[in-house]
Amino acid sequence: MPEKVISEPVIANTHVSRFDPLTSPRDLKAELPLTEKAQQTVTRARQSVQRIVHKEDPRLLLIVGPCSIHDEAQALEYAARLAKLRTQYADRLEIVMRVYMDKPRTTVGWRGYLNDPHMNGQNDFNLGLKMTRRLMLKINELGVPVGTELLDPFVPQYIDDQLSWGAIGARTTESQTHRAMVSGVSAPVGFKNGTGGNIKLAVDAIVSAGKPHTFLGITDEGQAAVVSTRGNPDGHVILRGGRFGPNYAAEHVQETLGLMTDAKVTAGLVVDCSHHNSNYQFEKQLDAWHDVILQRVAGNDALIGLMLESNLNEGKQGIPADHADLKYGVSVTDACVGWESTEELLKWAYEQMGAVVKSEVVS
Ligand SMILES: O=C[C@H](O)[C@H](O)COP(=O)(O)O
Ligand SMILES: C=C(OP(=O)(O)O)C(=O)O
Repeated sequence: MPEKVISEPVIANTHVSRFDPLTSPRDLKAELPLTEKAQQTVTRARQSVQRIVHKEDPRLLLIVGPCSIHDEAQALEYAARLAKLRTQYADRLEIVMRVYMDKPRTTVGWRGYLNDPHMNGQNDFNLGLKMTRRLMLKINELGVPVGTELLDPFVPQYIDDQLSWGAIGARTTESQTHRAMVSGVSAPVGFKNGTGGNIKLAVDAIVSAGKPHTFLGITDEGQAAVVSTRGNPDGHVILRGGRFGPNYAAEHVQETLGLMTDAKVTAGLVVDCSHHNSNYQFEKQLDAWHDVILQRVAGNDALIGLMLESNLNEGKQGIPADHADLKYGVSVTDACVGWESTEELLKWAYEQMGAVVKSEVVS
């Protein structure tokens, strides 16, 4: 007796409320094509970041910008201010703007401009992808390279050509999907240690993402596909602290270098001054910033870069029901240092790096 086929699949998708069509990467890129200026920014910055990651360029990589972007005009104002400092300090600092659009959450909360551009729970992903690509393009056209967290595995196909640097967050560093995804990303990518503080997870991730992988993804035409990659040789660790507290002190850096040596990872490492490294108090980012740069100046050339959560104005705010009540240039996710502090921190980093860059160039 043949099995009776059930035509109505009543036991599948029981928790799915709807499917909406997704714009293809090709259509979005046709609408917002890469311009010559943006391509130049990305090509040059990627090469610089790669060289810094592998300690072939003594300059310090600084990824600075808001915890999350929620307003295009404000992000562009920030980028325009940063553009001036980037040029001014270019001989000692490689400044990349933190342009974070896709936010992981501990439980629930606003998921970022890419996921929910209207900040009203409508989750208009197609619009979010478009606004994300448009903003990244404009920032690159200002001559400011873009760095972002890669969270949703389809997203790189839409913005890979805009990225000079990428990060995998503390909540996804151990994820097979994210490691495989990074193996195909065109830019150098940093892996955060886990939220619990486990650094080995990030080292394992670098080894994994450095190898070829085959995973399920999306083509430029927007078709689901089996994607095969060559491996990303530019993975590096990002120390962001853990539930026990900060992990940027010299002994944590040494512990990390030991784990990297065991795994034959020779890339340098980045310290995120925020998150558990500041115990989520934005002013404490300054302590991490100063400490790590002084470690570098004292001779630890494995410390190749820092991340800073910074915005036009300091602090953070909740998302009000009426968006007209939002304070200008203030983070709607983690608290950030304001522009004045950012300027001072970059100037200080530039001054300190004078000795390092000069002596490394001479030697
Ligand atoms: O960087 C941002 C946050 O730390 C991260 O998205 C988690 O946020 P949450 O703990 O507020 O959800
Ligand atoms: C979410 C972030 O950091 P982490 O993954 O370290 O919590 C972030 O940098 O926005």
